[in-house]
Amino acid sequence: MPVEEFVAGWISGALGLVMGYPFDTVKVRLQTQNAYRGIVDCMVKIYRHESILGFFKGMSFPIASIAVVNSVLFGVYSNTLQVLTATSHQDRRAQLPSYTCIFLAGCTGGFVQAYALAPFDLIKVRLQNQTESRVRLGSPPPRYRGPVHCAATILREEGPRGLFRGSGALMLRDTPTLGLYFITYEGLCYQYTPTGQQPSSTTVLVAGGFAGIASWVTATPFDVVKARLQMGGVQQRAYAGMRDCIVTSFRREGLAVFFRGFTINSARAFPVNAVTFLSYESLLRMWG
Ligand SMILES: C[N+](C)(C)CCCC[C@H](N)C(=O)O
Repeated sequence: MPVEEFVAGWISGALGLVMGYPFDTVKVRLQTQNAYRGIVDCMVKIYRHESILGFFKGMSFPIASIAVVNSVLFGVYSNTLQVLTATSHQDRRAQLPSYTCIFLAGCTGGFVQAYALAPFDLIKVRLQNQTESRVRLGSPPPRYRGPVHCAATILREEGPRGLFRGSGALMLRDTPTLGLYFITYEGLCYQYTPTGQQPSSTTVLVAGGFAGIASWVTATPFDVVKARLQMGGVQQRAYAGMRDCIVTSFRREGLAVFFRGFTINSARAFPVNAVTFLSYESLLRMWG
């Protein structure tokens, strides 16, 4: 089993994560709170009340957990493809496997990573949603003091299953959209690379960026549902389940609610995934 794929997945994921984190915080706030008029308003308010640090709330944990999550995604994807097509990463450059195989391998990677990601993502969303200022003295202390305290509190108040709140929606968000992610990436690389050659850095950057956009654009409706279910444990109005969340959100806020965070998700997706794929490919090439 090629271990390099897991390691390259980890490092490239971490680089992409830092790059896109401020966008991510703004997105989570827009999806789950009604206090902001739009992207710019949200950014200005975060900056004024919480300083630049406000954009990086809850980041230490995702950085540590991306080790597991992105390496699971890339590792499972690549190894599944190897099982399906009996080709290695290098062979696949010469002869593109069928889109069905790429899609299936991407979906498998997405499915497995969704469950690895679920508890980390929940904690991230809870911390990002704390609007208390860290710099102003005398402001009320936030409910969660940090990721470990947050995990312990959730365990105590909501039980072990509480840590997997929203994981069904997360799985529905990630399984098909990561299939699409790898199809877009491999397809674009293949299209713009002369046969037998390795794709250039520019091709990898652009293909990775568009893969990110394609997958986030399609993932946004379930991303909203997932974030709302995850916040259910702290807000008084918890949803009875996924259906209830979809129906209630739709009745109260209309169809547009499922596209909250759409613009910011797409804007974040390009740089994050361009950097992720470029570092992934460079590492694999370096290790030959
Ligand atoms: C499937 N979905 C679009 C939800 C996630 C795609 C993950 C790719 C990358 N880690 C990123 O954060 O952009």
